Amino acid sequence: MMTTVPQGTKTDMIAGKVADVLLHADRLTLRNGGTTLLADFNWQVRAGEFWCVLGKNGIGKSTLLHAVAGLLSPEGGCIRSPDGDIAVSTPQQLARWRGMVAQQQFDAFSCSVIDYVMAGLHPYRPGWGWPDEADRRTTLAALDRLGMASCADADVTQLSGGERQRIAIATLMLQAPQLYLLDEPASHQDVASQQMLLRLLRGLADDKHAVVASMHDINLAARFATHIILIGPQRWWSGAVDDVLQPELLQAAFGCRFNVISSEQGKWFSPF
Ligand SMILES: Nc1ncnc2c1ncn2[C@@H]1O[C@H](COP(=O)(O)OP(=O)(O)OP(=O)(O)O)[C@@H](O)[C@H]1O
Repeated sequence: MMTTVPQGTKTDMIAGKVADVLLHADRLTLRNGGTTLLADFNWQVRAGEFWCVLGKNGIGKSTLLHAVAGLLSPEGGCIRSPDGDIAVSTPQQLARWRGMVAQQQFDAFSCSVIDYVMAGLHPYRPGWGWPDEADRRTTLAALDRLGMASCADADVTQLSGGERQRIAIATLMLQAPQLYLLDEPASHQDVASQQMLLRLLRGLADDKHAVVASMHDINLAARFATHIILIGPQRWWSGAVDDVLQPELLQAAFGCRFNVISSEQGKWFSPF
């Protein structure tokens, strides 16, 4: 394992000395399908950081996101939010701390886009009640940021895969957690929408939130992320983008070689 970012300690987090640490994984061990995917993994995510999780298919990117979201119990170690160990956090504490967009979206029932997205406000409602005009305006503004305002009255079951992915992200924006978790958020997006989406996620991080997104596009990660976790077979690397996105580390993780091309937009990684 190589860790290139100076990491705070458990005591720092508990004592609140590292006030901007939004996520602390302490000796995290994750297993799925009988395989150990990460072992004794230490990691801190601070406000202002945009982490991209890279690695080949089946290496454990989604498993890591699910564990951080509290949807999968670690085999060992623990995950802490600013409220403490997430294993003993209340559902409302979790909902205000983190929100997640999964890799696949399933719609069991038909529903208008605006009603679907408004569900993101649920963690802030005092009780049951109908949404008011202000809720509707907030929801339309979130849809607008994702280029989806014109679909507000459409039925979610009739959206395309990319549109469906964007309204899931609009819902997450209304939830407005401290920590945004996204499993392959750009996977169904066209090239222009990928740029829009990654710019929006980077903006959330710049606005003192933290973002963790699994990705397959190394070049999008290189351009928009601040930090990378690169998971390879039996090892991983984490740290600032330029420290981790090295051809030899990418080769160790993916098993193919990479040329690095410098351009005005930064480095371009070309596999061969
Ligand atoms: N529900 C499950 N039951 C058993 N094994 C699972 C389950 N979900 C995932 N796995 C296994 O855990 C491993 C990690 O899967 P994970 O989905 O985290 O990979 P990933 O890196 O996100 O892959 P991809 O890039 O293909 O989405 C894989 O070997 C997978 O087969």
